[in-house]
Amino acid sequence: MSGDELADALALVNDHRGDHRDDHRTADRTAGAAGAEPSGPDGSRGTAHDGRSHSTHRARHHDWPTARAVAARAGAERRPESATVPLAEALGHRLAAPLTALTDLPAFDTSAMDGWAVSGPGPWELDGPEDGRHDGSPGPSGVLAGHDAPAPLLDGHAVRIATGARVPPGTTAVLRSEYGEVRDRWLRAPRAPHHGADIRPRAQECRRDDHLLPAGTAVTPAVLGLAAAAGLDELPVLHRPRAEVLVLGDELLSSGLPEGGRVRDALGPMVGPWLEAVGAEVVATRRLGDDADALLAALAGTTADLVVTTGGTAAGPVDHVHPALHRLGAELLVDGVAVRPGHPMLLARLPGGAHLVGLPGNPLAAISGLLTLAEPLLRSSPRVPSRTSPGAVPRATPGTTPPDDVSHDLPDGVSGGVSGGVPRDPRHGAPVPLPTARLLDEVQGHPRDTRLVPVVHDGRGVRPLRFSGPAMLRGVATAGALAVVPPGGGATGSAVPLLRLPWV
Ligand SMILES: Nc1nc2c(c(=O)[nH]1)N[C@H]1C(S)=C(S)[C@@H](COP(=O)(O)OP(=O)(O)OC[C@H]3O[C@@H](n4cnc5c(N)ncnc54)[C@H](O)[C@@H]3O)O[C@H]1N2
Ligand code: MOO
Repeated sequence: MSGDELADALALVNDHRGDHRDDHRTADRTAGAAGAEPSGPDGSRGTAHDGRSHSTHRARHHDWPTARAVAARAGAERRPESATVPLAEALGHRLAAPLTALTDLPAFDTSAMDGWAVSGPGPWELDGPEDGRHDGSPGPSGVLAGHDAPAPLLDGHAVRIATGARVPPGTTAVLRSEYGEVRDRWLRAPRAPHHGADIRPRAQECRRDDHLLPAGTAVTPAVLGLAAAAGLDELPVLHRPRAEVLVLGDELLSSGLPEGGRVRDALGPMVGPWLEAVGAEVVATRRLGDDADALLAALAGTTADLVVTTGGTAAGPVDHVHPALHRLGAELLVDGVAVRPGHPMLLARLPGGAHLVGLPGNPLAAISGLLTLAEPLLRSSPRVPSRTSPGAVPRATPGTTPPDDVSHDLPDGVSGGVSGGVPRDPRHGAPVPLPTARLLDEVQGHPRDTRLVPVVHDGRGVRPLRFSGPAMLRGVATAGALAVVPPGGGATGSAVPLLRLPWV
């Protein structure tokens, strides 16, 4: 073990000594088994995980795959609203209807090159000025892009034309400027262009009313461009789930250096952008301190589809999330997950229908909660509206596949699976297989819980990173993925599933 690794290991051991107030803690914890406090023998606690009696809660402690599936199913229940918005506001949303061309593309026969529109075999007598420039004269002149209804071209004639200009009626081909020569108002070419050369015929790309993209397609900059080219000024889109982030903890500072026992808020700057990266529209990130009433009021009054809290999920005196959910009569769908770090994470349905993901306060534990609960919830949101609302439109054509369901290139040493490894089937919420990779170093496991371990791609596999304790972000900040290490651990060379980070 290198000096750095030893330091790392000590940090992890100390971390767990400092953080965990768990009576069952075992003495044999090592760096590899970091975060390894046992839960019940079957990974289930049966009651609210903190031992408080919340008899009206349906406490649900799940293993890691089940927790993801529950989150995905919850997301699939969402009934997204659609609205018709100007193109400039559509970026990042999903199409609520197929993108339908309002025009032929091109809308008219178009020159693909700068040169001359010619009619018949050459040589051709030139109409308009010899250099093709507009001289303001009333007679025939060159044809520029943007000109309407150019004069017809007679057989044996030619006229200067610019790329993108409408070809005059009677044109049989466009001769590129580098292929012809004009002398004494006659255009000659060593080789006559074939019929139709360098003319983009009307409707070459699409006809009016053609479906160019299916409903559910993510609106990217290229989609905006296509929509504009096809004549649209607005697009029907599904609203992304609206998310609100509530950062809990009186000990947090929003600027400057840690002092007086207080620490910098590492989650406020991180959670909102992370949610955006997996499909949410973050409407606010608010700091609430450790104020139980403020939390209750925020949850009761939220207009978001998803509330994400950070901290306050455990059993400490100021851990207010469970009591607030209890007082509101929220339904706990996931109440603790057999995963390290992050086991106190939770998922609830608020009485108004919004979901709440409670992320543990330790920063890497919060990332574990984002990947385990928030991402499956958001990614499984339906791609098409289930009911028609004003401005909304028909369902996706059956059998069409949103483009981002396509596997993309995987790094060396990573095989199989689907991009991001998140649930893709909104009807069933079933998680799709994750890509896998071989561990280049052994990872010690928890006896019963799954471990999520930041890794970096390294040649033929993935290498676990140092500085990956529950309170640390130094490792994950350089990671390409989190390896899913099953209970019992992963030997060198064994294949483990990967949770890819949304921006990798
Ligand atoms: N009796 C038990 N105590 C704890 C358990 C347990 O099972 N039984 N689990 C431990 C584990 S594991 C975690 S993770 C934490 C989760 O605690 P909370 O979600 O209640 O989070 P806090 O207590 O508010 O904070 C924990 C830790 O994280 C720091 N923190 C919180 N928010 C932020 C932030 N925005 N930026 C940076 N750091 C943050 C906070 O200062 C604490 O150090 O509970 C253990 N306890
Ligand atoms: O081990 Mo806790 O779950 O730090 O995250």
